[in-house]
Amino acid sequence: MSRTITFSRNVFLPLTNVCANACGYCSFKASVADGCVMPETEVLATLRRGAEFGCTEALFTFGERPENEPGFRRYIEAAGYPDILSYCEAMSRAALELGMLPHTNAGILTYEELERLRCVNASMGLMLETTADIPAHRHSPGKDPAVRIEMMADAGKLKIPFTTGLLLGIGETASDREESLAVIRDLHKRYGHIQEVIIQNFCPKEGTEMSGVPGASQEIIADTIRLAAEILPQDISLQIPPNLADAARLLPLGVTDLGGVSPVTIDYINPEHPWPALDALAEIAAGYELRERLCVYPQYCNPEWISPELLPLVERLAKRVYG
Ligand SMILES: O=c1nc2n(C[C@H](O)[C@H](O)[C@H](O)CO)c3cc(O)ccc3cc-2c(=O)[nH]1
Ligand SMILES: C[C@H]1O[C@@H](n2cnc3c(N)ncnc32)[C@H](O)[C@@H]1O
Ligand code: MET
Ligand code: SF4
Repeated sequence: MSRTITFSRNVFLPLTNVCANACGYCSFKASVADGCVMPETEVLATLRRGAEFGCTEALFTFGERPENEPGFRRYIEAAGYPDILSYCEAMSRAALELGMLPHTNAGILTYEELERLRCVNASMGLMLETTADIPAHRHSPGKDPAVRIEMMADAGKLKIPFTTGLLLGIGETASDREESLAVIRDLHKRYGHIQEVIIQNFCPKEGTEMSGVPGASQEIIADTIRLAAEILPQDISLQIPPNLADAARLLPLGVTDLGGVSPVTIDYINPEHPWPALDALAEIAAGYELRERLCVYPQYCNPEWISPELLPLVERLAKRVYG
């Protein structure tokens, strides 16, 4: 029997580009200015299109702690919300009404903020990036590994199905990558909430501090996948983004998932890398059984992990998608 490779059909909703961090590799972050909050009409139109295209996941990924940036408040209030978290909550409910499951990666959130979003999200995420102290993070207090590890522990205490991962080629060493994977393994041993680990390769962006740094090499990506397959327990899915890495060559090394792929929206973090169309995805996974999944893995589709407000929809979709 051939091995199964999964993917999630999603729509990507970058609610704001404004961010209190300034990572040396990021071209997503933008200043406070007109257009810095995605209008509700656009969010709703995108959600509706997602539903039409059979998407099951609404991916809310945006800048961390935008309220810390001077002037941002005015824009979020003009949009009709006191803060970005309330906006995300409301748009999550809109996604649920259309039959899609929200997954939010908003950067660092407090325990209370996680608890609030848990009520309306099927899963959440935060990339560990790396446990190393690197120059690319010197203007990003939220990328302090201790802060990120603490938030992941909070998500574990709250029983939130969780996605994390490593960003490769941002100034870390091979032993840093090994340490980062061990940290994720230990969090999962303690709380059992890590459903998937993304091995994401840095892609240089024009106009950023790291524009001249070459992207993570195929060799480093391959070595890290082998290492992850060795260090992480079998019940954690290993994800690579098919628009950034040579997925076909990496699948045999232990990759089990191709992440969120959208028939409707672009990858706002890596806009120069279009998603493969769904038939191209099948080609990448030739020789494997390619299957759709939800943003919450089967072992978490139960009341222990899912809040009552979402449970009926999660159960209905799980029956359809997981059988
Ligand atoms: O389209 C993207 N999806 C990203 N995703 C979403 C991911 O592809 C899927 O949405 C998850 O597998 C959940 O189904 C992330 C999710 C996280 O929780 C943390 C980081 C990422 C990073 C990306 C990304 O760069 N691009
Ligand atoms: C959502 C995730 O996107 C990743 N991210 C941010 N910038 C880049 C880049 N230039 N190349 C690849 N991934 C990036 C980070 O890992 C972040 O956590
Ligand atoms: N800003 C958050 C982080 O880096 C969300 C993803 S990047 C847009 O963790
Ligand atoms: S990667 Fe995320 S935290 Fe870093 S600057 Fe970009 S949006 Fe902000």
